[in-house]
Amino acid sequence: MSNFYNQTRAASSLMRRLKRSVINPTAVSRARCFTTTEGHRPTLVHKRSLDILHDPWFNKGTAFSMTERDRLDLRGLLPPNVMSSEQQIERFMVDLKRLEVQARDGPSDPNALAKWRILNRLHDRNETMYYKVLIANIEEYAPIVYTPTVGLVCQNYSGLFRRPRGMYFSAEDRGEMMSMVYNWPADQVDMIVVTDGSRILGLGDLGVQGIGIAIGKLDLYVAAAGINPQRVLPVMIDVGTNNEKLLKNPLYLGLQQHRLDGDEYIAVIDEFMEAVFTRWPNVIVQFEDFQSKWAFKLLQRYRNAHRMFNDDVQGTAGVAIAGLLGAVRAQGRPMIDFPKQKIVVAGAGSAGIGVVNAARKTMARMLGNTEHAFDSAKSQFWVVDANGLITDERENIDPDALPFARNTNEAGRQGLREGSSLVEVVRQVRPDVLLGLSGVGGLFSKEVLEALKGSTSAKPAIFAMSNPTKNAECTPEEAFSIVGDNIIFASGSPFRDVDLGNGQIGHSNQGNNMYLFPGLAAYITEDEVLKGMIFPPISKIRDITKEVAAAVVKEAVEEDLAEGYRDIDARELQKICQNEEEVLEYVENSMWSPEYPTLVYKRG
Ligand SMILES: NC(=O)c1ccc[n+]([C@@H]2O[C@H](COP(=O)([O-])OP(=O)(O)OC[C@H]3O[C@@H](n4cnc5c(N)ncnc54)[C@H](O)[C@@H]3O)[C@@H](O)[C@H]2O)c1
Ligand SMILES: O=C(O)C[C@H](O)C(=O)O
Ligand SMILES: [Mg+2]
Repeated sequence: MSNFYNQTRAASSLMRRLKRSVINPTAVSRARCFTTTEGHRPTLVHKRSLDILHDPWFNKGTAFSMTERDRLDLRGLLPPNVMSSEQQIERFMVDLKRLEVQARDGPSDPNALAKWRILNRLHDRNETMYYKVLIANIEEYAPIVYTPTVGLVCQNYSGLFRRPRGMYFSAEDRGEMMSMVYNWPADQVDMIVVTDGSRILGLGDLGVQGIGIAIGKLDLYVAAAGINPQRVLPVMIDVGTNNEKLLKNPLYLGLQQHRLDGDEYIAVIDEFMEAVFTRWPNVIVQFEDFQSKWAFKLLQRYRNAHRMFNDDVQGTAGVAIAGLLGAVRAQGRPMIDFPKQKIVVAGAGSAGIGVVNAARKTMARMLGNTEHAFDSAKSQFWVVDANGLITDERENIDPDALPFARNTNEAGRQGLREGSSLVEVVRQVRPDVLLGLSGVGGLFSKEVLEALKGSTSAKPAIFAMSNPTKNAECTPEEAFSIVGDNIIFASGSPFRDVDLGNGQIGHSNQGNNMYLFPGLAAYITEDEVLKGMIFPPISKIRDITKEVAAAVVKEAVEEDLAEGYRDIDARELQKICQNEEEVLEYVENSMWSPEYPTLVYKRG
């Protein structure tokens, strides 16, 4: 079978598995004990007294009613005034805002790390209230629990660590993982985010401290996608670190040895996968921030056998495609013109190659899904890495980058050669889109941006997608001031919009794989797109999740892939899907929301 058909077959099999996993058992069929429809059903707990107050899953603090205090042996263990959850949050926010002003932590946002500490302490005490605060203030606190502050948290994790969260599997645990998974208290886990800490954002190898990124991603699963926090599990696989500073730091919390490699490394990951899928056969495992060398290999190794995906390869691709299609619309052209876009990508790692692979497939699909279309689509991309433009003359070329290596003769006709610099490539190609996934802050220098002024596009797009903030390839101010007002700008970490004067705003979109859904491209209205907005604001993220989940349910039902979940079988789902409103309502009711359930004690 031809390469093209193999690839499309692989893509549709991925879609099938992802749809299945979305229908059963994730977002749309989420933990029903906390849903709005079943919110009144009491939750059984097997503990009482101080044990309840010390359990963040069940603790309500001052919000325990008097009857509950009696029922759970809490009378006298709390101050007498029973608070509503709104009052609790008000009290917390007063404290948070006061401490924000006094704290002095880092150079860019002096309060960021202090805010993280305060929120993290709440997370440790009372999960329901933590997520209530996060959801109500997602725009303000996503940059604290997630990128960019999470980067700072990971860099300082050995000092910040107080209470453990998630699970740690280390090279020392070989042979033990199958029993270790039973140390986790939850019988149902739907979502695992796992990292080996080898490439955390653009910050490199942070070893065991990388657990922060898995925790941050799962916070968004709960706050933005309505996943039940009792069913998520952040995981760190510690196979050592090659970060010499950490190896020399006596206070470092991880294994102080160099990373395992080769078969030894694979054996650890294999054992982990076997263990988690044995205990939780329906779990989805998201691989996060693995160095590229392993990101692709592990994806190939597990993708057909397990419910897993790599966020940096596949999630980034999904969100970049949404942005690229949005950029076409912003040029006032129909999306179907996407295959004509000339795209220069800086960075050929897991993210860059993930994006060009998916963009190529999208173009091919738009051109009729033939082998010829797939073949010709690759000529729309110019990939530049640390050694310059990648051509077929490149020695020891990475097999994942090989399909995108430019033909040397043809590059020569364009005035380019193996290793041409980014500025030369931008000058010669005059691209519609300049996309950065290099991890190199400031890579889109004045010279590069000046060169982009020669773009043949009416509205060139600049995607400075590297994280965290200081690793962005350029800032929106630099982009708008150098290239001009008529551009599209998106970045991986959040930046403020730019005031262009004359009442005009230069929109700074956040293009981050937290959105993950290609369905986004259609979510933005024509008006918004023409104003330069290609990604929705994060404040709408729960709403987007709902819309996308509903679309996935409908598609899965149409393709006869939906299995149903718990009390809703496939036939009932089919009925629900006949009515647009009903399917949205079904999804909304299935999302977890942070409301305190009534607790009833039952002997364990
Ligand atoms: N916005 C998002 O949603 C998102 C998603 C995934 C990754 N990222 C970011 O993308 C970056 C890269 O991630 P990755 O997993 O691909 O990393 P990686 O280390 O695997 O790849 C980095 C690539 O950049 C290239 N590079 C280095 N210096 C360069 C230079 N001067 N010019 C051009 N290319 C250069 C390297 O050769 C390599 O190909 C990170 O900063 C990460 O935070 C962002
Ligand atoms: O974590 C993020 O903010 C996005 C992405 O997964 C990354 O690795 O940078
Ligand atoms: Mg990542």
